[in-house]
Amino acid sequence: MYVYHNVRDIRGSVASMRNGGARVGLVPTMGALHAGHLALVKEASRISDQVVVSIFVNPTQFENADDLAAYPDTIDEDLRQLRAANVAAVFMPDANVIYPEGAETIVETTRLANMLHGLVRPGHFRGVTTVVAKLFNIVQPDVAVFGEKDYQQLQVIRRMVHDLHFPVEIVGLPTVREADGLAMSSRNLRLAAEDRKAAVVLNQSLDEAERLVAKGCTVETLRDAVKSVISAEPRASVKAVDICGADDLSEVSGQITSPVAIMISAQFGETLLIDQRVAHP
Ligand SMILES: Nc1ncnc2c1ncn2[C@@H]1O[C@H](COP(=O)(O)OP(=O)(O)OP(=O)(O)O)[C@@H](O)[C@H]1O
Ligand SMILES: CC(C)(CO)[C@@H](O)C(=O)[O-]
Ligand code: BAL
Repeated sequence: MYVYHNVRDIRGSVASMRNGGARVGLVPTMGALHAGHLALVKEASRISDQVVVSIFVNPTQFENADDLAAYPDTIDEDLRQLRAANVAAVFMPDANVIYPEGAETIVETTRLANMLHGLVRPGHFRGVTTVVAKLFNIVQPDVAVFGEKDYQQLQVIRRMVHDLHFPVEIVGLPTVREADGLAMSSRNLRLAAEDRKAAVVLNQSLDEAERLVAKGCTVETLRDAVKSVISAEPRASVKAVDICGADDLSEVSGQITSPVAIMISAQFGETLLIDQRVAHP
């Protein structure tokens, strides 16, 4: 497995994979890898011939400097796991490679970025699209794999790829969970033991949501039910419960008659966790 830090080297490596006829898959990450990331790598290996993983803690998508400073770093263990997963190349640039001196170009999905979770984290999705556009342009993969846990992120990236005609297929993968149902997340490492136990309430609220939607309910009843399950856990502070059309994040109200995405975010101590579920009536 090769580890590259600059644009010329990763481009050269991907070009030679391509010249050999390989289909190249990219898995963009911010490191602190867990089984969720490894599931993305496994899917990328299944649908492409050579897998490239990027590890870059992108400063422009953090609206909060403390959150960036506290982002976990487990690089040696990350590289060990990627080697074991037969990854061909890792792209691990410094910030000044991605954002050269004087950088001023941004990429933004103007509607999708500034609604729902984008209101909880202003500027976040603009940072995501800007860095993912750069990664696509640098690595030039045929396919890129993302997690559905970051559901709005996935929709934002699909929109960007369509709008900018990137020749990259986007694949979304279901959320990988801990045994008790908590969605795996690098940020789980930061939870105090009691908060870690309490965080299972997010998945429980989504189980309840799925049951309600299957039985038939309105958006308003659903939102109240999800909020009340989370609020019953005193260590959780609900930040947002967003319910929208599953395909295009469109606004929904009244009786639910088509699949909806339920996206929740809640604070446990200093840590903001998110989870989501697509529920079918
Ligand atoms: N539990 C999971 N199951 C499947 N994919 C996941 C899971 N967690 C993260 N991913 C995906 O892995 C990719 C990289 O995500 P990232 O490095 O931010 O990890 P993370 O665990 O989501 O970290 P964070 O603590 O920032 O939420 C994204 O496409 C993300 O959706
Ligand atoms: C897609 C991504 C790697 C861009 O920095 C990040 O938002 C993430 O890890 O989900
Ligand atoms: N997985 C989303 C990256 C972030 O929280 O910034």
